Amino acid sequence: VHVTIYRNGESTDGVQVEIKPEDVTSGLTLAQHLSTFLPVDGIIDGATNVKETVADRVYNGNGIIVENYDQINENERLYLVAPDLLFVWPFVEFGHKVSVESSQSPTQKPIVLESFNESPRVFLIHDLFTNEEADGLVNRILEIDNEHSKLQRSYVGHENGLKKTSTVRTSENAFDSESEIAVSLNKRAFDLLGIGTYKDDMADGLQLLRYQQKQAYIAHTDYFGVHTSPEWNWDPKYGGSNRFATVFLYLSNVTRGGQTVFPLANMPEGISHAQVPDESELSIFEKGSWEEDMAIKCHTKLASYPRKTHAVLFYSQKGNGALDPMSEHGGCPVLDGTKWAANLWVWNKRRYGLDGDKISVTFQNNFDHPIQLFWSTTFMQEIDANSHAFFESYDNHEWTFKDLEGNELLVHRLAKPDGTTQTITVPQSEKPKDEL
Ligand SMILES: O=C(O)CCC(=O)C(=O)O
Ligand SMILES: [Fe+2]
Repeated sequence: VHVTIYRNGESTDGVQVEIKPEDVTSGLTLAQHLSTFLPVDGIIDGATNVKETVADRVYNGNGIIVENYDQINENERLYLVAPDLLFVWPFVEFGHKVSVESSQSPTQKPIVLESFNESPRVFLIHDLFTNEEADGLVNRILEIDNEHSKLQRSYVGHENGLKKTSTVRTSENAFDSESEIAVSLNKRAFDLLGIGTYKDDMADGLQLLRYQQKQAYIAHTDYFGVHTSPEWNWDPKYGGSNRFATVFLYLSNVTRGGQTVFPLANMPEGISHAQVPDESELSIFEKGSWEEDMAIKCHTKLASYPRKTHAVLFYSQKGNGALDPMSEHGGCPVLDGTKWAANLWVWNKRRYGLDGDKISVTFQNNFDHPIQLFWSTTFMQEIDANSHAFFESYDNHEWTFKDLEGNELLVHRLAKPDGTTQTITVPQSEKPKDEL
């Protein structure tokens, strides 16, 4: 058979190849054979700086791994995927549609992916979930009145030990990792992505969002910067782990605004926007605010409009493992109405911050003077003389005590074998010998 082979996630630079039955003794031999015509752009080994060029899987255009000769059709497109990288859906062309079977489908209908944009890679998703499921998710969240899991203003980090509400993400959110619908949707997302069976440690759980009029989320990437923290390899190109793809669900209709905008790209040709908000509509925002600026971009740049039961899929990573800065996007200000939505984030491998790695730490200052506590290089708080501070941290995180002049008193790297609850004390007390 004659096929055109492409690198993972690509729709250009294809190479035409004739495949013979003896080339396909297994999926792996086919991948190795085809890599001689088209070396792949795989993961780089940080120690040797050597890049993997031989694929270990071949996918067809339906997102299925090719394992024998009879599976291959004349003139079809095949995609070479390098070891330790995940399949990325190719764009092919605007409006291209693929159906995906999911055992989890509530409608028994296949899920349909429709190509919307090549870079950033965005797909419109049809028949992923039902109207009833959308209502079910929203109603469940509204019923929760537990302080920690109820709907609340989005936070960014901590200040003086207090959670600090974000000024650039003004919506409210809550996580739902347990409900039947949330679990099923997580599994559906893996089926949709064609990355094999659902793995709990590669998903963040479902994050529900509510935006009321004026509320928005400024443009950002869903992946974390490669320097987010020193003890974790955040760079998938070098074998690390980070967010890979986002399946974004619209759980309500929105009267005006509330798009998901990708400000680094333009709308596909021939696709029109809703009317740009005029001065009177923009008057709900402070003059010169980021929300006002964004509301205009939302009606000129690449954007997906919220429609109940619709969803979009976009990728934070490319088929070669590189993080994709083009994936920058934001939640547009709602101009009229309320927007309900949900994030399903999928990581390329075991995600950061799992409970299994959590360590509760008491930092005890036994000096007669106050000290400063740093997480890596970030100042966290001052600890009074003969006092303590408490933090939730993770295996391998580094904490430093300094005096107020900035002199290091102790650098301590947490290790899971030392226990999930630990006390770190300065000055370090000498262990009595008979304790061993
Ligand atoms: O609300 C949207 O359309 C996008 C939200 C978003 O990007 C996020 O929550 O990470
Ligand atoms: Fe996002």
